[in-house]
Amino acid sequence: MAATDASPVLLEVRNVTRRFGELVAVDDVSFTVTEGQVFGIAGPNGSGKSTLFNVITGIPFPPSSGAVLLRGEEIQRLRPHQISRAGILRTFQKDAEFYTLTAFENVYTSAVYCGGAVGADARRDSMQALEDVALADDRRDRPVSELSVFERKQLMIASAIAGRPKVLLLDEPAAGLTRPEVTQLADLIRTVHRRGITIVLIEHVLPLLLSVSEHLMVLNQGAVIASGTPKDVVRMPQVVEAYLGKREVSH
Ligand SMILES: Nc1ncnc2c1ncn2[C@@H]1O[C@H](COP(=O)(O)OP(=O)(O)OP(=O)(O)O)[C@@H](O)[C@H]1O
Repeated sequence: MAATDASPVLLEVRNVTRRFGELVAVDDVSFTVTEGQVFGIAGPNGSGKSTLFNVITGIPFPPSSGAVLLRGEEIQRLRPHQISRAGILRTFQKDAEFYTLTAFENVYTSAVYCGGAVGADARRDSMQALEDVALADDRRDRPVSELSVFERKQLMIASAIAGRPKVLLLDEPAAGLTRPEVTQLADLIRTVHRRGITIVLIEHVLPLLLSVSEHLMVLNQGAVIASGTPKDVVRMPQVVEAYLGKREVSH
């Protein structure tokens, strides 16, 4: 399900600012994500990308000012669990799984606590999510501590899907992966997208970001410096200078 110009707005970030003392980590950022879109976010280290996810999800803090709307309803005053139940789920740069639980138990926990499913429904959602990410059958009952780096990425995404998101925020999912694994991850993201889940993707691995995103926004020092189709955005002089270190991108 690809987004079209006529697709309704699912997520809106309106004039959002987040301060830490004197530092303005997110500076008056506004954008909209339409239903079915894969919306990419790029920017140099420290440009405010993860902080933006933090304030959208309320984990661990809300914006200092501005509004976040899901299907037109303001959510920035809701508690984090209410935001996830409303349909916004995220992944983290660092592993956030329960290490001593098995892969299945992790996904099941998400199906129950984020997706609101119970009993057989939670089990079915968990099995389906593990199928979607193609985690091998014989790995599903292994503790997370025994899984490879890529299997943990599969698990991270399976846990997110089992939480029944309307929009999934992926924070640098390619970190730590080899090139072939990045290609596998791109396929995985496309699979999630085909299931009707809108995706917002923060990523430093540009080939991945450019290959899956329909729209690309670039942050620098907390502010939006460019937004448009990935093809146009990577050629904008301010992006080349701020994000790519003054060199042309070839892709
Ligand atoms: N909890 C916090 N307290 C104080 N400063 C913070 C906090 N979280 C983030 N910052 C600061 O806000 C700025 C933006 O950080 P953020 O992690 O959002 O950047 P980023 O674009 O995600 O970086 P990276 O690509 O390295 O992950 C940085 O200067 C960071 O040090």
